[in-house]
Amino acid sequence: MLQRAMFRCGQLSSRVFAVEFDLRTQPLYFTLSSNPQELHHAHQQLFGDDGKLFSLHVHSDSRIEKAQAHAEIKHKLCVTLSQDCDVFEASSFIPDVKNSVVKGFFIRDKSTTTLSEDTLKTLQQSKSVCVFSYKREGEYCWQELWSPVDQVQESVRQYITPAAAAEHHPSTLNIRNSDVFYCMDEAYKVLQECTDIIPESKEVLKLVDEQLETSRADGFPVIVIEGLDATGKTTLTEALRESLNATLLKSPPQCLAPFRQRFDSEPPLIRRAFYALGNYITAAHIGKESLRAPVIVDRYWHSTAAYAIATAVGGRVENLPKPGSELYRWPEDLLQPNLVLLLTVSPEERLRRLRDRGQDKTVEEAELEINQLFRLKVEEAYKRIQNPACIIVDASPSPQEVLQQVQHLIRNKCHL
Ligand SMILES: Nc1ncnc2c1ncn2[C@@H]1O[C@H](COP(=O)(O)OP(=O)(O)OP(=O)(O)O)[C@@H](O)[C@H]1O
Ligand SMILES: Nc1ccn([C@@H]2O[C@H](COP(=O)(O)O)[C@@H](O)[C@H]2O)c(=O)n1
Repeated sequence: MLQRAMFRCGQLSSRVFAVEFDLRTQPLYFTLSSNPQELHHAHQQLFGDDGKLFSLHVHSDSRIEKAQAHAEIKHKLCVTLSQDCDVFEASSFIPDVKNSVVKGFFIRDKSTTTLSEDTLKTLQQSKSVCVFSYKREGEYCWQELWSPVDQVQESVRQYITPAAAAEHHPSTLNIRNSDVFYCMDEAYKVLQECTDIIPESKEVLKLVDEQLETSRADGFPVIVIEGLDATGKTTLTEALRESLNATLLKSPPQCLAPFRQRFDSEPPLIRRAFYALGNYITAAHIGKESLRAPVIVDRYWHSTAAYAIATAVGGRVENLPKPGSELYRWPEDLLQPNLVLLLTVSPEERLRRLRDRGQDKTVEEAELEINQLFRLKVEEAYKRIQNPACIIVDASPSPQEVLQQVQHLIRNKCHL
């Protein structure tokens, strides 16, 4: 079984491993070599500590199976491991090579129990999971394929060799067509691949098929309002509808509402494909409605891409794809709006509005509240999206003042 077919995508020694040890700093990077090499100080923190060390990676030829296995393992590790176990996101990748990432986890177990071994033993029974253990010897540490005590297996000892930081953070390498989709067919294929496990996929695809004609004559202006939750999108879009006599649309569209909860509980690949398809249905509605009146859209592709990128990219804002990256480019086959406005308020004001509203929070909203890094990444990704780029609107004044500001922008940019 030689190292589970060398991860199926290249020899282990040509790969770099990245462990998100502390989200505020760079990941710890290392490669593998047959020669012992002293660990750097930073690596000592992870490998030089007491405790048992393991990593596990998920590989499969089916991307749906891989995405689901990763989500299930994450859940299992969270619920079964004791508090003395630290679990970090770990990926293996070929530096700066797109789609080379194999996702996994790194486990540091300081407990005296065999809970982690028991859990790993169960997980390892799955064909798609490959588990390594790490052993220390003085200044050195090596990785070998892990086998529970009752199974003897031949394994190659590979020494941990500190590696330089990659130019592109590994979590950016697999974004295209896994987290963000740049044409309808790619998102469509994902849902086609899950019809067996998620029967609702068929209904969503049927709705997409029914709405396919997205061509658009040069009609009335289309204005998209974007922003984090509780920045005032609903308040503003309703007011614009009245003042401009416009049609108000949303993405995802109302016809997808019955399926949203189901897809929200799926791994990013499936969840993001669902939202991507929602944009194409909304585009078809925009095409029709803009022949009759100006159209206001509450969230569209900027939201889909910004949330997906911010969720996929681990750690700091600096880890985001660089400004100008192709990952911020608008899909060529998706109807473009005339104007995109991004509502921004301070984190304190947003929290105040969320609290005043007192509604149930989605998991992602709750995460925004506690996770400052995530909020910063969503906002920064919004700002980096191009063609069309968004215009930033300070949405902290009163609703009436925000409306006036936006009406002024619309008059200038769209001559309405
Ligand atoms: N300009 C404003 N000043 C003060 N409060 C506002 C303003 N705009 C909206 N609010 C209040 O903030 C809360 C959130 O506003 P709203 O629902 O419009 O945001 P949203 O961006 O649509 O949120 P979500 O994306 O979560 O649906 C509401 O209670 C609303 O009354
Ligand atoms: N066009 C869109 C709209 C939404 N999303 C995802 O939904 C969440 C926010 O939606 P709200 O209804 O709470 O405003 C957010 O998590 C986005 O991931 C999207 O992807 N595309």
